[in-house]
Amino acid sequence: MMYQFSFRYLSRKFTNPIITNHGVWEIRESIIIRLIDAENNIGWGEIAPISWFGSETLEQALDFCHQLPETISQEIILGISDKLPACQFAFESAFSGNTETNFNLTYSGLLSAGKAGLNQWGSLWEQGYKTFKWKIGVDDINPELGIFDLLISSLPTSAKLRLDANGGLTYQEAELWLTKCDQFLDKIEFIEQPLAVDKFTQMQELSNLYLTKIALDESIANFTQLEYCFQQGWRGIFVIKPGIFGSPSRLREFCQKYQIDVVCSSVFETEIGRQAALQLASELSLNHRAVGFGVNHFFPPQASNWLETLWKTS
Ligand SMILES: O=C(O)CCC(=O)C1=CC=C[C@@H](O)[C@@H]1C(=O)O
Ligand SMILES: [Mg+2]
Repeated sequence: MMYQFSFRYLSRKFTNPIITNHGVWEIRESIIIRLIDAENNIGWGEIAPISWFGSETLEQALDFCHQLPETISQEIILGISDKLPACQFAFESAFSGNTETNFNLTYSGLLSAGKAGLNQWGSLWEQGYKTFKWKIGVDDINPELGIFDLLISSLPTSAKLRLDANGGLTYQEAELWLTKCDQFLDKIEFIEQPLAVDKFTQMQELSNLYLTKIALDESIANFTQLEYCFQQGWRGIFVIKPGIFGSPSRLREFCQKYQIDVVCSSVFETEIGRQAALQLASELSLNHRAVGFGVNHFFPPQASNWLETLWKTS
């Protein structure tokens, strides 16, 4: 099978910067790819790297696209290096042929870090969100614990709250957060990546010392890391970002074989990457956990003909 290949660079400014322990993220850059098969069917894919999570950089993805010929084979697509997981995802999902739009999923709403999150959950609740994620490890722990007390006491009884530290806590801080969360097990779903990627053993230790569940995210950003953590015995929650993870078919096969507890998470992609990721999420979310794809207006509204306009640019 041969495909006509073309691609475009896309840059979008967040409405509000995404602030995490990794820093302040203001611009979402990605690459939209178009594949046209011999019957003139068009497949769209999105390469949306997050290099600080361990995926390729945008520059590496652009270099890869630039060196491809205008006509590429299925073999080229299936042979994309594991060092280019966001490219693997985009090219393989471009022709997954999914047209589904109404996935049987529930969604988690991402709250801004700090006290801003206190004023955001209400409107999301009215939109039907029951699960929220709030970033910690951004400010000092004492102010954040104080805001947490206000947030957890204001959330309705049936609400679920996830805390995401992006690896920014010390072991002692993680113990303080887990001790706090163990007092609210009815509302706290999990703490995501409390420690840095190189602290896997300590996170395993914490998962045995506290009742609050721990989820890995940065630790399992791609297939190689997922296999390692699973082989090392991780049986907690796995936050998977399909957009930077790598081959969707390899991920699907692994999850079906080992029945791991998966939460799928956005990489702040456009509708192209989102569609492909949600298709995969609908097949993977065995525990039916809310997916981290709440449409919380991270970007200004896109024009309905944005893709057509993008392709008119050179
Ligand atoms: O998972 C979600 O609920 C939304 C996506 C999300 O939180 C993230 C996406 C990409 C990078 C990070 O800022 C953050 C995360 O760490 O999970
Ligand atoms: Mg995370």
